[in-house]
Amino acid sequence: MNRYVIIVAGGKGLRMGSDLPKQFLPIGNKPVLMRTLEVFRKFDANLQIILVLPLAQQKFWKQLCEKYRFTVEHVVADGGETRFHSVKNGLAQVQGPGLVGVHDGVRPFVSVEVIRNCYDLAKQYKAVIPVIDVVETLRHLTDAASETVSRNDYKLVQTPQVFDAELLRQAYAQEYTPFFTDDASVVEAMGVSVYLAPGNRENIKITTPFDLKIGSALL
Ligand SMILES: Nc1ccn([C@@H]2O[C@H](COP(=O)(O)OP(=O)(O)OP(=O)(O)O)[C@@H](O)[C@H]2O)c(=O)n1
Ligand SMILES: C[C@](O)(CO)[C@H](O)COP(=O)(O)O
Repeated sequence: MNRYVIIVAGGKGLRMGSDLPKQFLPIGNKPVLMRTLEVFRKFDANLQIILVLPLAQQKFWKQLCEKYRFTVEHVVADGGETRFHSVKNGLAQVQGPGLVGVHDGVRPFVSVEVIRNCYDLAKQYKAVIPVIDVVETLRHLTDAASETVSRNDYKLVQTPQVFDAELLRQAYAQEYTPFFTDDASVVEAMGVSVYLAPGNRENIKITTPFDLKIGSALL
C-alpha cells in the first residue's frame, strides 16, 4: 500500500514573530523543518514526502538543503491562504489509493512510534489522529463569567493525522469553512468518525519563542 505524508509549512508564523519563518529556525543547529522530514524518513524509507511551502520560500529552502547537505527525498507543493488550502495543494500530488498522513512542519518531535501506530491503525479505521490528555484544569468561558469543566471530556490534538487517500480527497473537495482547523474537522464534516490514537507529549507545535526553548531542552 502506498504511503504518503503531506508536511505543511505554508503558514505565516505570526505568533513566533521572527524575521526568519519559524520552520527554518534552528533547534540544536538544524532547521526545525529538516528535523521533521528526517523523522518521517526514519519511519519509512519508501514514504512519499510532499512538503508544502509558500512559493516565495521555495528557493531559500533549496539553498538551505544545499547548505546543510540535506538529502531526504521529497517533492514541493505551493502553500495556500489557510492550512486547509495548503493541505489541498499537497493532496493534488497524491495519485491513486493509499494512506495519506498530514503533519505540521513545525512538529519535529513526533515519535516514530506514534507515526507508525497512526499509519497502522488507519488501514483499519481510515481516519486516525493522535491525541494526548489534558493535564491542567480547564475553564469554559460563559457570557457572564466562567466555569470549571471536566478535563476528562477533552483531548489535545496533534499530527500526523492519517487517512485513506480517497476519503481525504473527498473531504478536501468540500467548501472551506474557518471551522476547519485540522484535517479531522474536514473529514468529520462529511459525517465520518475519526479514531483517536495516543500521541506523544514531546510532539509540541513550535508556535511561540517559548516553544523554541522547550524544543532545545527536548534534544
Ligand atoms: N496557510 C497555511 C497556514 C498554516 N500552515 C501550516 O500549518 C501548521 C500549523 O499552523 P501554525 O503552527 O499555527 O502556523 P502559522 O499559521 O504559520 O502560525 P501563526 O498562526 O502564528 O501565524 C504549520 O506547520 C503551518 O506552516 C500552512 O501550511 N499553510
Ligand atoms: C493541526 C493542529 O496542529 C492540531 O493541533 C492545529 O489544529 C493547528 O492549528 P493552528 O491554529 O493553525 O495552530
